[in-house]
Amino acid sequence: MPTLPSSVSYQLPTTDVAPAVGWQVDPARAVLLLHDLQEYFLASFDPATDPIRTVLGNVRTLLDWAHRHGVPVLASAQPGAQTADSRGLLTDFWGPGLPDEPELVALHGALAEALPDGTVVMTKHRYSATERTDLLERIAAHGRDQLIITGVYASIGCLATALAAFMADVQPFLVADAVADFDRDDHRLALDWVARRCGVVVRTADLLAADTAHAATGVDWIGTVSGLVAELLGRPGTPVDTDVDLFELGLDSVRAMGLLDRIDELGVRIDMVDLITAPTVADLAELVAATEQAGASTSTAAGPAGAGARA
Ligand SMILES: C=C(O[C@H]1C=CC=C(C(=O)O)[C@@H]1O)C(=O)O
Repeated sequence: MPTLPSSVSYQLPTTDVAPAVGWQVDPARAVLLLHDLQEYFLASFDPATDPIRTVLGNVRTLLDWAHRHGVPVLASAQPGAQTADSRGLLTDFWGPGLPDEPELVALHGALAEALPDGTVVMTKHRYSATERTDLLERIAAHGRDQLIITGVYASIGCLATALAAFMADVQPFLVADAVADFDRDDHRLALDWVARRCGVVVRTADLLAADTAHAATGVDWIGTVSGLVAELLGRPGTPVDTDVDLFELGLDSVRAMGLLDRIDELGVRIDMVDLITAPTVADLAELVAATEQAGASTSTAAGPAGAGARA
């Protein structure tokens, strides 16, 4: 019988599979799903490393993105103390499932706190979050037909949900760096399969880049930079004091370069000199927003934007 892993730690994979279709996430058509992000399943992961450190930070970032764009959020969660009848063949594969322990059945604390008030948490009984739930009905009731999938496990419930959504004519988008699995191969398998057969694989930055492309909407750079800093400090999804010097918060030069890289991935290039002159989250967010609006780099380094400062 398979068992849930422990201390899972791997570098997040990407997929080399080219999108089979040209679907694009449209915030007006999409619903964001947090799939089974319960403490019971997250216990499989080493919280201080990837994948789960980045994944939880990205899910938190996507919750902010959804809030900015009015994208409905739904969550799924499996119940504790399932009966043999209710559980069916799952027992043969996975044993009795979640115990009757509320602290394990609960959604991950930092995410639960960040959920919009009134978020529906659907009770899930099989791999697919569409099975014996009203997920598809809720998507239709919102007048939407796209499902952005985050959570665990990528090649089990996330993949099954993507396939079921596809078969119900809902466009699934699997977020490569907002899902996690038992290991990198299984994670990659899910990305490749969805990209080939039923959906589109996106990255968190792709969704936020769409934000940048719609500068008129105004990107919540304080929320975004805070989320990135929390992630880099190893405490994804937790609040960051936006008025305290980043280096006092614990950001060392390596993490600072990581922050610059993540901001660069979101479409805005600044360099270490900028970071030193804008030492808090609030200052940096203001600088990034101004740089984005100007559509230019503030780099003081000669040559390619920021290259000298990052050498
Ligand atoms: C998180 C998931 O739960 C399944 C996978 C492993 C163990 C399970 C269980 O104990 O019931 C679930 O069937 C998923 O569907 O991706």
